[in-house]
Amino acid sequence: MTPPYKGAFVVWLVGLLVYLLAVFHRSSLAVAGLAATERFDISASQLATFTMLQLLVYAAMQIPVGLMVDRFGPRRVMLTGTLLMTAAQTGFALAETYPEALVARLFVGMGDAMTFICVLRLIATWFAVTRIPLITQLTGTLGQLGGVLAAVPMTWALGHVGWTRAYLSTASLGIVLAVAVLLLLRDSPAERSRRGPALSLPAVRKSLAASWALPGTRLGFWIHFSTQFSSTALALLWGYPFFVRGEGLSPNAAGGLLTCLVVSVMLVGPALGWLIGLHPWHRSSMALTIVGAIVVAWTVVLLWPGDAPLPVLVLLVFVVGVGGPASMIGFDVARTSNPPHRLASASGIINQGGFTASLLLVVSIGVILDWRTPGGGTDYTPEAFRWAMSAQYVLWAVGLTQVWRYRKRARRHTSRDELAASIASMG
Ligand SMILES: N[C@@H](Cc1c[nH]cn1)C(=O)NCC(=O)O
Repeated sequence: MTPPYKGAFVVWLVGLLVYLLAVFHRSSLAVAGLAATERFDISASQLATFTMLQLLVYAAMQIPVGLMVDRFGPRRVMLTGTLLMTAAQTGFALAETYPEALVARLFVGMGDAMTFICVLRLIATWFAVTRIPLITQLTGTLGQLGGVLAAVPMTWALGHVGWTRAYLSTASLGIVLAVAVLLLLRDSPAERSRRGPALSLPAVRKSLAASWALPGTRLGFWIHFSTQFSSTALALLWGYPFFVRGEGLSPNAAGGLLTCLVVSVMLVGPALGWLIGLHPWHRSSMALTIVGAIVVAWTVVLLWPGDAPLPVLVLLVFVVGVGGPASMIGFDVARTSNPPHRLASASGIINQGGFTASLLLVVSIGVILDWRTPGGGTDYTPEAFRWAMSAQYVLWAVGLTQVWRYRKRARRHTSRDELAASIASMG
């Protein structure tokens, strides 16, 4: 039998829905900020701590989760993640105090961290090698719809049924999906649940070191690091305040721009997935070009005298949005560089890149805004935002230098013909 195997679509659909739910939970606080400050009687920086904690837990969990997937199989790990998110979101719905809500959010981040790597592992097992880049991109792209669903229905639910019922009803979706994972998901056509070799600490260290030693893994890490932090920081926390306070837009226009960010992902994701599958040798060139375009777009906005015009800001979010799909190139480079039994842990290493960079940026923007705002309040000025958003240049400088270095090493390690032959042999 050759891939795609019978049932591949059902397996992918269940995995995709669980990922969509994870993105939904991850983003569900973005529109509940005001309600959260009232419910828990907290300040803006305490509110930002929710996002920081979530990103921190997510990034820290990536390698352990990758190892767990290689050891226990994606089905078990995804089921654990779904149940964890459901329990944590229930806790968040019922939380009455700030510390209780923080603990609940921590476990939401933990459950969230367990989904994406599992879906990648399932795609790599169930689909033909030539289709993997496209299906992976479709997963990343469609998963972002979770963010859109979190915005509109959650705003309505918070206003009409209140905090507890709104969050409880989103938590209940997890129970339905946990049953779907249990009944419909298989790790491979031959096994419902597979187990990899037992992992001792020295074996874990050896396996991670072997993966990290490959220039392809490092190239993937730095591609993921460089491409996605700008869109993640805008989408999860700073986009709305930047457009309203930094660029003088109305709240509605700022909300519209954040929607354009997702539209950009939807438009570009599938096309990029197709291109990656067609030209694997040029994956790092695509990533470098996209990051270059993001740097140029930000530079135009930050140097614009006064508020940038709306069309320029629309262009900015479209270009920045492409960074999300471009980050998936990192996973693809790791996939074609690592043996199948180390695929999930390699994906965990890659996924740490973008989320660590996003965390650094979210924190840096907050710190710089506080530093540049007279009187220490939250009345941030456009000037303060210009300083804060410029923190991205440090991350781009580090990321692009590393991508350039490891691209040269990866190309020395594996020639164009060897890459083509290895991809053909995977099929
Ligand atoms: N960059 C994202 C996925 C993505 C694809 N298109 C837009 N965003 C990523 O790394 N995903 C991991 C996750 O858990 O969301």
